[in-house]
Amino acid sequence: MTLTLNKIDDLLKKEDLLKEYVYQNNWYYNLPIANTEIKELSYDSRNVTADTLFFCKGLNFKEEYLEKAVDAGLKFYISENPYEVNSKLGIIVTDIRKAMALISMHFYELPQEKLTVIGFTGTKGKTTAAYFTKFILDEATNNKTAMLSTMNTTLDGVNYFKSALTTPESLDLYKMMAEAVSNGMSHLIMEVSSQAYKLNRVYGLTFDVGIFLNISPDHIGPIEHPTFDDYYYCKRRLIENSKRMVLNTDTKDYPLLKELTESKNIPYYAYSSTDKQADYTWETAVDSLLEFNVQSTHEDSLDINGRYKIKLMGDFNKDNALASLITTKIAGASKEAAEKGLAETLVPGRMEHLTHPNGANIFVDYAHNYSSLKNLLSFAKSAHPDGKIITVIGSTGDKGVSRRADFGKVLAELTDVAILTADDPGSENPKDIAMEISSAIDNKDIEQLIIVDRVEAIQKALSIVGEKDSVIIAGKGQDKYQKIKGVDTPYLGDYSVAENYIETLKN
Ligand SMILES: CC(=O)N[C@H]1[C@@H](OP(=O)(O)OP(=O)(O)OC[C@H]2O[C@@H](n3ccc(=O)[nH]c3=O)[C@H](O)[C@@H]2O)O[C@H](CO)[C@@H](O)[C@@H]1O[C@H](C)C(=O)N[C@@H](C)C(=O)N[C@H](CCC(=O)O)C(=O)O
Ligand SMILES: Nc1ncnc2c1ncn2[C@@H]1O[C@H](COP(=O)(O)OP(=O)(O)OP(=O)(O)O)[C@@H](O)[C@H]1O
Repeated sequence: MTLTLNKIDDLLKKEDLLKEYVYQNNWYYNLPIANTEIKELSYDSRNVTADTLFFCKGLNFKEEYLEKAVDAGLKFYISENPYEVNSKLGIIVTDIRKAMALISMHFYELPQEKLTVIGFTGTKGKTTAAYFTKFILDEATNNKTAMLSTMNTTLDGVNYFKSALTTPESLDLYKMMAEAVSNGMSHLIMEVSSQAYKLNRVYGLTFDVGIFLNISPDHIGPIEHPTFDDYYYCKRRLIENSKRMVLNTDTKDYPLLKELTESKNIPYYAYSSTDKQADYTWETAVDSLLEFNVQSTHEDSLDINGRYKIKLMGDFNKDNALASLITTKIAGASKEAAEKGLAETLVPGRMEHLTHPNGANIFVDYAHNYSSLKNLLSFAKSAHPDGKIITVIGSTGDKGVSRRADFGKVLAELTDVAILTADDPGSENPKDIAMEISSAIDNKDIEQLIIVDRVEAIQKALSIVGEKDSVIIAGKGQDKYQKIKGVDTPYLGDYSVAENYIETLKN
């Protein structure tokens, strides 16, 4: 794939992004050199050739990266600032991230137009709902569905690799989309993080279906959002960038979402677990915690009323399942594909279940903020009212600091035993983090233990659990590493640690 400088000039001028060109230390508005083909794009100076267009972007970008690349032969750079380097051409723009998105989508020949693109946003449930949707669309399209999720990415519908970010940089996004198209994919499911809008990773992309799952305070910190208002604002930009929306009426300040969607004339379906004003609601089947009935409040225009089965415990997963059901119907799946896909969906590290040799229930779940831990423990308490809840949990170092107090608050209310441990401590001392959680557990009846070694903490929980009790191992899901002092230190994963220990008990 290639793109000419003339085309780039045209694109940047149309979007009013071009400031000037730098050529032989002089500045120009019109392209000062002959039209040339750009053969590659990169935002990493370590990965450029002479004909690459190099994007100078990022908090930690240093001029020396560009200098080194130019010394090695790089001819073209694009940046918000002119640099005194000996390149052939500098393209100076008002917003490098918007320019990168725009140039990338055209370089990769607008792959989004050859795919049905589905975008999930929300504080919680993006990965789970993306997986439900993937399983349904796999049924409907015979595995022609690509997916970009926090954990895993697949561009051929079948083979997965680990994702670097929830929503990739625009350049990577369009490269991956183009690969999905060349692999014959018809649909693409994406998780759209608030950072994706804040950093213009999805600038100019229109989603065929956008889904707003929920919002709660999270991701506030130095490299994320300054305030909850900024976080919520970034998330809801998905609405104006979608052709159709699926909205959860239980979302905080739902009227705002509704007004925004209606004012932009975007058709939408609203769903809820409780609100009878929504287009669709669900309720748990009386005879099974893993089955639920979907009902339309007026016309069943999507033809989805009926009973569905899922494998994932927790009421929040019925919310996720209904959102996916509505989404896939909009995207053209049949009701049969939806029934089958929902019934088969498993998500690594989300509500994974094990049974202790004494019969106790063990859940491994990725809950790592206030609302997800609260939902998880509320579910465990209501599903096992006669037993104790033993919770193994830590909180990350260097970010999400407010989660420590939040966890203390939830544990005080909803657990019987709290085993506080390490969870990606980063540069901080995990014992200090555990002490911070502990000091926020304002309930003397809660038994507390601090066991910094996560493997030992899980083993301790499994060694004290009674037959009617439940163990909840929260926070890391299937993560196979602990972030410690800047190093991804290998870790077996919560599920495997629990599974191995159970095996030793059986022998
Ligand atoms: C705040 C943020 O989103 N930062 C992301 C962003 O960083 P950045 O653009 O500021 O770039 P940088 O890492 O400071 O580096 C500067 C630039 O120099 C370049 N470089 C570097 C070295 C060199 O020799 N030559 C060179 O050219 C780098 O390629 C880079 O382009 O772009 C980088 C990749 O280009 C990301 O790795 C980085 O993610 C950071 C690590 C991160 O943790 N981001 C989180 C907050 C995030 O985005 N999370 C959301 C999910 C949130 C949720 O759970 O909902 C996500 O979508 O993943
Ligand atoms: N709809 C929901 N509402 C509240 N909590 C949920 C919901 N769905 C899942 N959860 C909880 O949040 C955890 C993370 O779920 P999931 O990975 O699907 O969400 P996510 O939005 O991708 O999260 P993250 O942004 O943290 O990667 C689950 O393990 C579960 O505890």
